[in-house]
Amino acid sequence: MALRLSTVFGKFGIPFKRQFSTAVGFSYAYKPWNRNYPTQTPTNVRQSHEPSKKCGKYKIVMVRHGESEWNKSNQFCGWYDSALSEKGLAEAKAAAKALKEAGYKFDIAHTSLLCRAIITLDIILKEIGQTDIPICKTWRLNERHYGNLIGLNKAETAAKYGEKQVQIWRRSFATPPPPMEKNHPYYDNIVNDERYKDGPKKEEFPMFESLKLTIERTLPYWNETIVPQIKEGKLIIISAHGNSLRGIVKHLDNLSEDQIMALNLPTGIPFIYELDECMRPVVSMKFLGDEETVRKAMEAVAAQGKAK
Ligand SMILES: O=C(O)[C@@H](COP(=O)(O)O)OP(=O)(O)O
Repeated sequence: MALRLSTVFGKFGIPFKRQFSTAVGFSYAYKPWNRNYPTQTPTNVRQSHEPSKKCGKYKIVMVRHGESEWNKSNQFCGWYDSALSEKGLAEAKAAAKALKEAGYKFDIAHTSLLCRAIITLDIILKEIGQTDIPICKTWRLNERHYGNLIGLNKAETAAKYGEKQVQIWRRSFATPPPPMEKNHPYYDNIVNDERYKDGPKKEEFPMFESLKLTIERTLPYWNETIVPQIKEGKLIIISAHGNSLRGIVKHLDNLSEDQIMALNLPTGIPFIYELDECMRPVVSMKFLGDEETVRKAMEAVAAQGKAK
């Protein structure tokens, strides 16, 4: 059963107000903010984003990779190249099954330079029998760079620095994690990795990223590469990461900095956007998964930052 963003957020105590309906779905505006985070009422919701009366002209599918080994061990991962866990491999297969059953036939795939996203995509394309489509890989879809937090256990970090601080590091819009220092155990592993020889440029290679900074390097790729392909009528799948996809979702749904904080994307469950000709969502974040599974998976991601 498909699950919409409104339903998902509603389950987390972030109520939506239905604004209009179309033949294919609904568009929602968020009501004042969630109980977990002490923030002000957002003011910019959809003001520049009048709901389209048209049906979705275009579709795009996105998926956060299946569970990685470091998701499993609850470590901040960022640009570290963690492999998929057994569960992650199974999640990728389940994602493929759902896409196959829904009859998706993709023209182009986009993914990051990190194996957990690439392998998830490979499994999906293999299982749905579409390995012959072009696959574009870019660092711009990489996970946010978690700086010096990379490798730390999220629950232990919460016990040491407090859950509030970890929540700020994980979900605030503009506060970055501490920068990765040269003596960080994975500094060389990441900075001197051959896969980055064609970019980012030395001067733009991040040592940390907030969600804001992540969006600043992801959106140019969305606008300059993906949007033109969508407008050519290509059906695209993006396999990427919790935070690079949160950035795209924030952009598409015109979410405020406060609103995006509450979104925790589950691993391995594809979601669909239907867009009008101006790239405005007519249907937002429709998960190909049953509601209970999606809800629990989102809660589990949110809980990763709790001290044990
Ligand atoms: O870097 C990481 O640890 C996770 C996201 O972590 P949170 O922001 O949810 O803590 O990235 P992903 O598994 O999507 O590549």
